[in-house]
Amino acid sequence: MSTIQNAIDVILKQGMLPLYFNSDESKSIAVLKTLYNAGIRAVEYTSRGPEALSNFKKMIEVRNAEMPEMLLGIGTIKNLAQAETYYLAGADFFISPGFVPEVASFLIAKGVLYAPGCMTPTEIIAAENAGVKFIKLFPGNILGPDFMSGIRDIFPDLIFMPTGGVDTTRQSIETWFNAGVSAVGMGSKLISKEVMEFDAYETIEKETKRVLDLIETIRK
Ligand SMILES: O=C[C@H](O)COP(=O)(O)O
Repeated sequence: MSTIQNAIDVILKQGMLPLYFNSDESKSIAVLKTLYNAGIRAVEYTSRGPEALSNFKKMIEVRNAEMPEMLLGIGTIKNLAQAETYYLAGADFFISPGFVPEVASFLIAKGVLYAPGCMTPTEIIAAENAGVKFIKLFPGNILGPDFMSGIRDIFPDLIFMPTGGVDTTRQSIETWFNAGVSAVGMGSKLISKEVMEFDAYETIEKETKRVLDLIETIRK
């Protein structure tokens, strides 16, 4: 399990957070290994199906055995029971589509990173007052970079990461970073259902490397 600061450092160093779910355990593990080979050291697996918990536990085992420095977080956490379950399963960080105060209290007390999804200044203020440091702007494509630049000065102490509909193009990523985000969350545009369906892992690896290089160039 990672400390809050370590999880923030690893996510910000890579400048992006890949996220995915697959009901199939072996595909879930194959994507994890592919991302690791591409240079990724923090991944969000999303809790979006009945198989999520058993897949996640197996992924933690594989991570411990083969890629110990990889942080494995859990996303789509919507209630305290889920947070407690994945805390026991060893998740390194937690992400929600919305702000869930009891999840924030539980995880902050445990010293684990919680990044709630927020869509309005009111939600961001509530999260900040609860002790949250890292905000997932969600859905990123609905809010857009202009929302980020509009609120950036109001929240100097918070870290922002848009997620949801975030494109992998240079123009999109550059616009987000220029607006003040510290990382971008990337799901289906990076790891599509089709690519997983056909086990096209080399496509994920190539795309992930391209995006990591792009972010490095943009931030120079
Ligand atoms: O919470 C995460 C988002 O649902 C991921 O969205 P995306 O697949 O459009 O990147």
